[in-house]
Amino acid sequence: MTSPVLDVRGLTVRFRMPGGGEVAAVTDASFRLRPGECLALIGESGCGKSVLASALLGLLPGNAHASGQALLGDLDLLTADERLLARTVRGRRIGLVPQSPSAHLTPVRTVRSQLRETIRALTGRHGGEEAAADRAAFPADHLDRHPHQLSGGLAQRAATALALVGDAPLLLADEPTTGLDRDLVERTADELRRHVDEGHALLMITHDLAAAERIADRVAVMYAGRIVELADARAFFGPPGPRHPYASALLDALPERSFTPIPGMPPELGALPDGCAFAARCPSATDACAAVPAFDGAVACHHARSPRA
Ligand SMILES: Nc1ncnc2c1ncn2[C@@H]1O[C@H](COP(=O)(O)OP(=O)(O)OP(=O)(O)O)[C@@H](O)[C@H]1O
Repeated sequence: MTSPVLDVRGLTVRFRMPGGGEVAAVTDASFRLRPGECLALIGESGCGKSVLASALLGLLPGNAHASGQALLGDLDLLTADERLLARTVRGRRIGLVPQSPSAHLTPVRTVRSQLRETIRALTGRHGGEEAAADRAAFPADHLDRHPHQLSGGLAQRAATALALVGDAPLLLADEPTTGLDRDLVERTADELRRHVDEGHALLMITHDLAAAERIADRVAVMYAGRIVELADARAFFGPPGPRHPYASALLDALPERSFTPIPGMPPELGALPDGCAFAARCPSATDACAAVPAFDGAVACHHARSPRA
């Protein structure tokens, strides 16, 4: 088997709060990502997805403390110093497809000029804007436009083109389909998939389950800062379907499924209950759930559905 591009082991992030409290944003997350593979990290708002991404990019704020390991080849992203991350990792070894392309693009410069500068900075080459645009299916006849002259879809492609310039083996996409209409969601997802098929590894953070189903090989479900299920996407979207009651409830909440909202709210990460954080909302909860369920590599639940059911 090919070695992973990214190997995350026991990643934990805590925020220290002014009053002395602590926010448990990410707890003991472990997963691997191989070349040519897309892992979708899904879960409700506030469950720690973006914090996990910031930890991988070395962009956590000053009140954060990260522990565990996040190996990109031999480099541990959690202990690498900022100079190294800025010079050799961001853009070169990790390409970031941003959440809000129009905010990420420089408003006063054309797409061509932004591509030209990025190509020069990352590869030392001059020119090549057309080829770089083409890799993200950005039309050459729009290269001289400014970001505000682009549709949402073309802005997303321009941002993706910038993310691909460094030919980074790992692409990290944080909510790449947020705010796009369904048609554009599908096109963006298909384009990202194309880059995966070309050999990139893609970590896609999303609460868009339809986009995840369209593009992902595997799915990691986060709840209250923990990965509670890690599954093959085809099995997850079923049949047989998810094994964790929270993951089942997430799918059941979709309009195209039973459209049943999950009762209650996720817990505050600054005041997590003892035991399983989902127990208060879980139809399967019993006394056993007073203890935090261990993650066995596939699921963390005392009442997980059996894999063959
Ligand atoms: N600088 C910070 N200080 C303290 N807490 C923070 C800080 N940044 C984020 N958090 C907390 O970490 C938790 C996880 O946030 P995160 O943004 O990762 O969630 P998310 O799953 O990405 O949500 P969304 O889908 O809305 O982006 C939240 O409870 C948030 O309030």
